[in-house]
Amino acid sequence: MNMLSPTAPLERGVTPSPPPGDALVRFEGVRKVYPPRAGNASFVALDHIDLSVARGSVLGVIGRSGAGKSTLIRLVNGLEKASAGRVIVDGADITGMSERDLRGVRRAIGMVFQHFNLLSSRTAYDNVALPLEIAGVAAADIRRRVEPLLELVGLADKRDRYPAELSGGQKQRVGIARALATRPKALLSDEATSALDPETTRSILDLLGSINTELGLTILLITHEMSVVARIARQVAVLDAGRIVEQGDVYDVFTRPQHATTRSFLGAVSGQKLPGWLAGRLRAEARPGDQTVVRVVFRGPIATDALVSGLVKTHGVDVNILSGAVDEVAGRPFGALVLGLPADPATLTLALAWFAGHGLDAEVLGHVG
Ligand SMILES: Nc1ncnc2c1ncn2[C@@H]1O[C@H](COP(=O)(O)OP(=O)(O)OP(=O)(O)O)[C@@H](O)[C@H]1O
Repeated sequence: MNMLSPTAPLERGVTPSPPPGDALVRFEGVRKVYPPRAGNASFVALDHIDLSVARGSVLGVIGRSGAGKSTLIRLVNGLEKASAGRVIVDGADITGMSERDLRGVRRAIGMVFQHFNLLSSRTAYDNVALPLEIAGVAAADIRRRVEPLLELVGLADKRDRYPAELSGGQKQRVGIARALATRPKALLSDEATSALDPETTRSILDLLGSINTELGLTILLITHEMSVVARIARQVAVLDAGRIVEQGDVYDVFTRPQHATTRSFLGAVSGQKLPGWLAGRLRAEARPGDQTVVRVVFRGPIATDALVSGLVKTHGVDVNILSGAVDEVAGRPFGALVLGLPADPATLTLALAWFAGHGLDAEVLGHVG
């Protein structure tokens, strides 16, 4: 196995894109069954999992509570064993590996936790140094390793602070520096931002993003938040009741969701979830005087005002904006407008043709009075 040693030099610079099929972590037909316990039946936590995390990539796994996210991540560092199928890490099948060999695998995989898991009796510096002490690295080498890491995460001035003296975001920065101490090839992030406020979340995700690009580190992150995946990942897998129901490029999956679970995560951003007042009044059949409700999805930059006013001016179509949301997914704008249009077939045909002519997907959702 080609694992990095804890004393390997820090490699900087943008890593070239991995060749196709060059996965650092690969799940092949993985099933995980927890055995029966305390009167409960056995439980299938994961099934039919086929998933590849390409070297140098950021893959987000999104799922609701109980979907199997933690189980999935624990299979990568051998804290859980697959009941069937194979988990391949850096070319080695870890499914039947001995505890001794698994220790080598774990050194090549850094882990960042939701609740940071720092030792309260150790300073920031000593927390980051801990995995190196355990690996038997000499004190001088530890210093040479830890100081640039504290610098990298923006905590050089907090090296002697104890966890109780640090904010949540700062604690997570220590957690990230500690995860990087053994020069891992992959970083597993288990809801790393779930305990943080939105602004701190963004700064931690940006830090992880720059670690990915600058150090070429492969990141597998699990989350229940669509915004986390949208901000940092390029690939996504949607986990639902132990199965991957959808996976692929983040922008493609989020802008053209195929599965109901994916749609529910996207919520208001994609216009998939209508405002309550509208959803409750929507009906399939038009009544006299109704408006037809149309969702227009746009991918990429678009001047929504110009679009609507163009339709009004060119075709004299009366347009009512009912709701709208614009966001950014994988660095590209994405959003939806929900419009009310006259419920007259000729006008509607004209409007739908107008949207299609502008490269926009438009879908009739129903009618509202
Ligand atoms: N050791 C275990 N024994 C039996 N069942 C387990 C065990 N660990 C997890 N499970 C069950 O497996 C399912 C998946 O759990 P897992 O922790 O992987 O989900 P999760 O998506 O990470 O959820 P959360 O977001 O709430 O942490 C759950 O129904 C859980 O109860």
